[in-house]
Formats: sequence, structure tokens, C-alpha cells
Amino acid sequence: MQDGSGRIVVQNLTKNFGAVAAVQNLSFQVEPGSVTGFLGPNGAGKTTTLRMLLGLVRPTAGFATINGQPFSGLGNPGRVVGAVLEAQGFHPKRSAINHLRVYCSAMGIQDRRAEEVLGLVGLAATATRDVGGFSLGMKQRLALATALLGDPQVLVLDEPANGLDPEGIAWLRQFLRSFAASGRTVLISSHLLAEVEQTIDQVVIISRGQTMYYGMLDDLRRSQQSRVIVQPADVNALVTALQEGGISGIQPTGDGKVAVTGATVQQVGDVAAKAGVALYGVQEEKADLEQLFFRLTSGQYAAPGIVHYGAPPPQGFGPPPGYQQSGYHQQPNYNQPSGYHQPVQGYQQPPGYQQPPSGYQPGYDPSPYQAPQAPEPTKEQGGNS
Ligand SMILES: Nc1ncnc2c1ncn2[C@@H]1O[C@H](COP(=O)(O)OP(=O)(O)OP(=O)(O)O)[C@@H](O)[C@H]1O
Repeated sequence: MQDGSGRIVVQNLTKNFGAVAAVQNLSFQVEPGSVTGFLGPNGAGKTTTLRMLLGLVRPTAGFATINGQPFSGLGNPGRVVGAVLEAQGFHPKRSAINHLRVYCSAMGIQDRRAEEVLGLVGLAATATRDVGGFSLGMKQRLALATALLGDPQVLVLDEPANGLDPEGIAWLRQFLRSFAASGRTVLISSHLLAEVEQTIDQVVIISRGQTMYYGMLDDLRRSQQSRVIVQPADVNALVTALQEGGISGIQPTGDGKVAVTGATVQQVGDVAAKAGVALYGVQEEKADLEQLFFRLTSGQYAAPGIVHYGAPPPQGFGPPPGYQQSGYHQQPNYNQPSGYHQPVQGYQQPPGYQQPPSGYQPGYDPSPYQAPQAPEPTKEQGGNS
């Protein structure tokens, strides 16, 4: 029986393609009312995971369910989950509206739904144009419209921002947030944290098929302590003074500077002044979420000389609370900061999460769901792919 929850559960999911361990023991949950970002570099195993969730690839081990059921047990799956794995496979000589009507017929849905979903994704003005002349961004929108035909409770989108211009990305963000705010479930993959950072509540970061972080994006942000970089006249004297002052997160950087975590600029300045150590420069360095993402996933493609992938991480910046030890490959020269604590496992509801109506039925009236205003056709709609 489906539990009607709209919840996605991935449990110990594993897929080997011969010698290639594409996905290794992956576990996470996606709750209704939230948007979860499934992030990792190219080849990390995102698409394989989504394909297992959608019943297109058989897992080597573990399972994935939607509404408590494997995809094959969903009955009329198009009414439960709308999925876009790639915005391809359109007949080039078929108009957008006719493409959708074909799916309406296959799903037993009235044709007028085709017009509705074209309006939802901002393609109403191009309904009768052949898809062969669509840009990649327009194809993404049409693929999303196809996924929405069955008025699904769950959306699963693989790299949905691919090909969208900045205006399209902003539109997609608003659309997905609104969809989730109506108590529905959204899982989107991306290889760029920045692309989805403002859209998602929860994040699952994978690298080489393994979980590197699973938790709330806000917790990941909060975990990144800022640090004070100070250039003293005498490094040893300052380090001694800071230690005597009870400050423990001290790391000489090797270039005459000292990085200090767990203390403010003022505290470091006061300690130096009291010890009579002259300071030539003091600077507070804020942690960067994107940098952390690269660090968590950099083991996959470590390449010396490329700043993000090859450089050792800044000292004193700790692994995030959701960091999972098993798959994490530390960079050379990386020192574990003293304040690091093993994360508390377990999903936490995102802020503002509301329980969806129990017992979802195909006829469920999603009245709280307000589709965002479709944008004016943008330049991506005028171009050819
Ligand atoms: N059918 C297949 N046969 C053999 N290997 C495969 C197959 N599908 C995927 N792989 C391998 O599994 C690994 C994960 O691939 P996957 O496409 O899931 O990654 P991804 O994170 O979606 O990457 P991308 O962002 O580039 O699409 C890669 O090493 C890939 O080459």
C-alpha cells in the first residue's frame, strides 16, 4: 500500500556497473514540503541514483521508495511522481502542445491539462511551435511541463537548471519553492551548489557514489566558522600569548601569519597588545559555502594547480555537521580542527515544513498550491538549440 506521504526514502542504495561502483550504500530521505538538492560533481552517481528511484535501473543492493513503495508499485506513477531525467527525446517536428497531448492520452488525462501546464512553465506563447526549434532552456521547461501533467505529489528533476538563463533559473527557483510550499516533495540534482543554493532546504552531497554530507543547508552554512588571519611581528610570541589566553584554534600559516578560529578580531588584538606583540595586519575571513562544496567533493578529481580541487583546504575550517566519515577523503595537509564533532545523524524537518494532507489521492485538490506567475518569454525562448 502507498502511504500517501510523498516521502522519498533511499536506504543503503548501491549500484555496481561491473567494476564501477557508481553508487555506494547511499541513504537519505526527502520530506514533503521541502526541496532537497542532490549534489555532486560529474560522474558522482546522481543520475544512477535517480534512475534507481524511478525504477529504470535495478539496484545491486538497498532500495528506494516513494510513498513507501518502489516505483513499480505506484500503480499510476505519473500521478504520484513527475520526473525529468533529460530534456531530450522530443519529436522535432511536433509542436509543444501536441507533444503534451500525446502524454495526456497515454496517461488518461484531458487535453486541457496540456494547455495548463504550458502556462505553468511559461511556454503558452510558443505552444504551437515545433520543438525542433526550441532552445535547451525551452526544452527544459517543456520537459518540466510533461512531468507536471499528472499533477504529481513528488517532483524529481535531474539538473533542471541546465540551459536556463539567469532569469529562467530565478523562475525555476520560485516555481519549485512554491511547489514545495504546497506540501509537495522536490528532489533536484545539480553539479553546482551555487545554482541551487537559494532553492533548497536540505542537501545531500555525494562524491564517487558516497555520501559526503547529508543535512540541512543552513547547518552546513553555520558549520563554517570564520577565522581571523593575523600577521604579527613575532609568530611564536603571538602563538604563546594566544595559548596562554585560552584560545585553542591557532594555526601558523607558514607565511608569517597565524590563522585563529574561535576568537574575534578584537580578542586577538587584545591578547597581542597585552603580550606586547606588534601586529602588521588583522583580517577576518568569512567561510565560503562553495569552497566547502569543492572540498567535500574534490577527492574525485584532485588536480594540482586547479585552485578549488588541488589546493589544501584553509586550516581551521571544520567539516560540516552532516559530514559522513566513510567516504570522505582528506586533502593532503588538511588538519582536523579541534572543535570538530561527529555529526548527529538523522533528518530534521526544514523550517516552515507543514505536514501535507494525509492519504494523497489522485483527485487530491492542491488548492494551497499557487503556481508562480509565468514569466514573459525571454531570450532563451527565441533562440535555437
Ligand atoms: N550504464 C552504465 N554502465 C557503466 N557505467 C555507468 C553506467 N551508468 C553510469 N555509469 C558510471 O557510473 C558512474 C556514475 O555515473 P552517473 O551518471 O550516475 O553520475 P552523475 O553524478 O549523474 O554524473 P553527471 O553529472 O555527469 O551526469 C560514472 O562513473 C559512470 O561512468
